Amino acid sequence: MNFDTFEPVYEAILADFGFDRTGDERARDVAADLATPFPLDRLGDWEGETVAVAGAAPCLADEVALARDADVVVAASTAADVLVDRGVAVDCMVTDLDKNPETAAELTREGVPVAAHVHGDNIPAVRQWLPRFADEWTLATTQAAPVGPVQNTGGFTDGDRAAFLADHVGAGELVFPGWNFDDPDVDPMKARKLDWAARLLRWLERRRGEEFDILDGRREAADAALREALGDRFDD
Ligand SMILES: Nc1ncnc2c1ncn2[C@@H]1O[C@H](COP(=O)(O)OP(=O)(O)OP(=O)(O)O)[C@@H](O)[C@H]1O
Ligand SMILES: Nc1nc2c(c(=O)[nH]1)N=C(CO)CN2
Repeated sequence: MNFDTFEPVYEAILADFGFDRTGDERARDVAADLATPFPLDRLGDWEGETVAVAGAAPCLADEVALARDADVVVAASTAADVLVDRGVAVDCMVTDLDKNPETAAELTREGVPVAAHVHGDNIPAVRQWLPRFADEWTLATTQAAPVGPVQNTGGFTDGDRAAFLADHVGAGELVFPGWNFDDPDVDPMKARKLDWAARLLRWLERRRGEEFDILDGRREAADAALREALGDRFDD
């Protein structure tokens, strides 16, 4: 996905959370000064492959086999630690640097690509951690308009951004270990972020003509929110 397509949903997210667009743009500009270009073929060839997009819900511990059996494993944030601890190799990590940046830095030093997301609320972490990542294996991402080496392939939370990235580079089937949209143990802010993750994945499955089973029971509500954000473009 490119930014023009993503922008109406980005605007709806900004409005819903009260996030400041200029903050996201400032973060992007900080990252543009720190990052180097990352051609997406450096991820490896995901074209047509089954990609496991691992979320960090507690159920991931029971669903490790779904990741182990996939061709490619993309881990969102702390899902990377859970998988590595269980002997599953991670092919890419997607993070906004807020929980386990040491894991991300270490992966880049081992030659594993990390998509490091920058936004208005993580600028100190961006300044602290990006310089400690191996440049060659760091893809800087933004949710605002892309600039220089900082790319935007769509998405908002670490997990749904991982799915949008996989889609962008031509992944075949997407499977989703470690996802629970009804997790009773998340705080209210996280629950709202997960609601957006569900809407974004619903948008992605519609565009791909695929069905993600983690969305069962959530499609109607997601469609209503997407219709509001996208207007006429909902049916594209
Ligand atoms: N029940 C869940 N709890 C947490 N994350 C979940 C859950 N279900 C799915 N996910 C996905 O796993 C991702 C990683 O979650 P984690 O809590 O490790 O990271 P995070 O840095 O807090 O994520 P984010 O900053 O994107 O909210 C989330 O971004 C989300 O997309
Ligand atoms: N401005 C801003 N952007 C975000 C934020 C956030 O807290 N603030 N959190 C995200 C995923 O957790 C993704 N994007």
